[in-house]
Amino acid sequence: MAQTLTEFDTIAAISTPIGEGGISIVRMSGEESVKIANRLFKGKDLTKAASHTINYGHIVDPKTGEMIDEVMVSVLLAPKTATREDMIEINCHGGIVVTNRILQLLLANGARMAEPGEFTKRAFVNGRIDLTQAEAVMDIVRAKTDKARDVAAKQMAGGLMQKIKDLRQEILNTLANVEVNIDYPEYDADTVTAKEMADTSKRVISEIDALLKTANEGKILRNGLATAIVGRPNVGKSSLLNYLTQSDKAIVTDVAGTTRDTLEEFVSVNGVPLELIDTAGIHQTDDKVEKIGVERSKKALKRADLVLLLLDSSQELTSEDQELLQATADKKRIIVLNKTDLGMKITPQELADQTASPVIAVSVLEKQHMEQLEQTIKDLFFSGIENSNEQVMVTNQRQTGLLAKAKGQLEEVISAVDNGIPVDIAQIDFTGAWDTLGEITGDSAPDELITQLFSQFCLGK
Ligand SMILES: Nc1nc2c(c(=O)[nH]1)N(C=O)[C@@H](CNc1ccc(C(=O)N[C@@H](CCC(=O)O)C(=O)O)cc1)CN2
Ligand SMILES: Nc1nc2c(ncn2[C@@H]2O[C@H](COP(=O)(O)OP(=O)(O)OP(=O)(O)O)[C@@H](O)[C@H]2O)c(=O)[nH]1
Ligand SMILES: [Mg+2]
Repeated sequence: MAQTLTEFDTIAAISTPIGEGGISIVRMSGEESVKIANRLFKGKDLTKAASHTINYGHIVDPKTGEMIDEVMVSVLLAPKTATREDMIEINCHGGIVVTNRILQLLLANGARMAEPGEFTKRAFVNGRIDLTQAEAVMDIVRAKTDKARDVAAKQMAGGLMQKIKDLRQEILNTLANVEVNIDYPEYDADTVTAKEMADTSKRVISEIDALLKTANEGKILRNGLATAIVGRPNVGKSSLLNYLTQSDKAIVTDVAGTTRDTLEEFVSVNGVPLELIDTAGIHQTDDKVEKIGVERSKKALKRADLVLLLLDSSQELTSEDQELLQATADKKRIIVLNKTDLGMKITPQELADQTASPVIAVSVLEKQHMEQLEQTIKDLFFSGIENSNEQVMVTNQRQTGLLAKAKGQLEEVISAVDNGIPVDIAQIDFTGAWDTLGEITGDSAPDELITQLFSQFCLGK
C-alpha cells in the first residue's frame, strides 16, 4: 500500500446512528487520539490512564471553558485495539447536538474527519483483518435476517481467509520447486515440475469448485432470495407485494397496466429473506412505456431465484397465461391462483396435472390461504439451502469473480502442461492464479480496489 501523509493521521467520527438515543459514541483512532481527547477532558489525566480503561469526567470546550457534557471516555492503546492504533471512545449522552459538538471539538483540536469505512480500513491496512473479514464487517451491519448475520459472523472469524491462504500456500510450495528447476536447467526435472504444477492446479481447482458451489447459497443468505412476482396485467401482483411487505408501497388499481416499472422490496417471510420484485404485467402491447416495463419484467424473471407466477383463477386460462407457464417452467416456481373469492374457473388440480411446481389457491384481497403460500415459500427456500451449516462460504460477487478467474488461470496451466509448453511459460498463469487469490484476501489487491471497497461502508465504521 502506498502510504500518503494523511493515511495515518488521527481520525474521528460518530460511530452510532445520528438521532436521539441513550448513549452515543464518538471515536478516534491514531497516534494523537489520547492527546487530543485530553485537551477536552476534565477528569483524570488521560495520558496517564492505563489501556482499556473507561474514565468518568466532563467534556469542556478548551477555548471558552464551557461544559459540554458529562461522559465516559475509553482509552485503548495500540496494538491491542480494533484498528491496531491508539483509540479513544467518548461515550456521551445520545443527542444530535451534543454528539456533533463533541465531534467538532475533536476536529478543532487536531483530528481529521474519518472517511466512510476508514476505521475498518485501518484494521485492514494494519494487518488485523483481511479483505474478506472487512467485507464481513459490512455484511453483519447490513444483515437483515439472523441467517445473514450467521454467515457474516463466520466470515468475520476468518474462515474464508484461512481457506484462501491455504490454497495460496499450496501454489507457493509448488512454485518454490519450479524456481529451483528453472534456475538449474541442468538438473533435468522439467517433466517432474510440470507434472507437479498440473497436479497442484487440479487439486486447487477442486477446492475452488467446492467454494464456488457455496456462492449461490451464500448470495441468497446475504441478499435474500430474488423473488419475482409475475403474471399478466391485473391478476393481483402488486396486491401480493403489498400483502407480503405489509405496506401499500405498490399502486393497486383495477386498471390493467398499473405497474409500469419493477419495484423491489426486502421482506422476511417466516424468517426467509426475500428480495421481492413486483413487475409490470407481461403481455403483448404497443404502448411505448408499457413495452419497456414488460422488458424489465422479463429481465427480473431471468435473474430471479424464485418465481411467483400469478394467475386469475376467476377467468379461464388465457394464451398469455400459457406462455408465462412455459416461460417460467425451468425456474424454481410457485403457481399462485388468485381471486378465489370470485369463484374459480381454473382448479389447482388441472394445473398440478401440467407441472411439478406447487400450486396454491388464494385470495390476496380477502387474505385467504395466505399462510399456505408463506409456508410453501419457506419450504422451497430451505430445500435450496440444505448445506447452510457450511463453515466457509463465498458470499459476494467480488469473491466469486476472483475465484472463477483463478480457476481459469489454473486450467490454462493444465492445458499448457498437457501440450508440452515449457514450464516457465505455464508458470506465468500459475503465478497469476496465486495473485488472483491474493486479491480476495487483499494480499495483492490494487489500491483503487481497496479505496472503492471501503468507501461503501458507513461513516464511523
Ligand atoms: N465500543 C465499541 N464496541 C464495539 C466495537 C468498537 O470498536 N467499540 N467494534 C468495532 O467494530 C466491535 C467489536 N470489534 C472489535 C474487534 C477487535 C478489537 C480489538 O481490540 N482487537 C485486538 C485485541 C483483541 C484482544 O484483546 O484479544 C486485536 O485483535 O489485536 C476490538 C473490538 C463491536 N463493538
Ligand atoms: N376479488 C379480488 N380482487 C383482487 C384480488 N387481488 C387483487 N385484486 C384486485 O385486482 C385488481 C388488480 O390488482 P393489482 O394488484 O393492481 O394487479 P397487478 O397484477 O399488479 O396489475 P398490473 O400492475 O396492472 O399488472 C385490483 O383492483 C385489486 O384490488 C383478489 O384476491 N380478489
Ligand atoms: Mg401491479
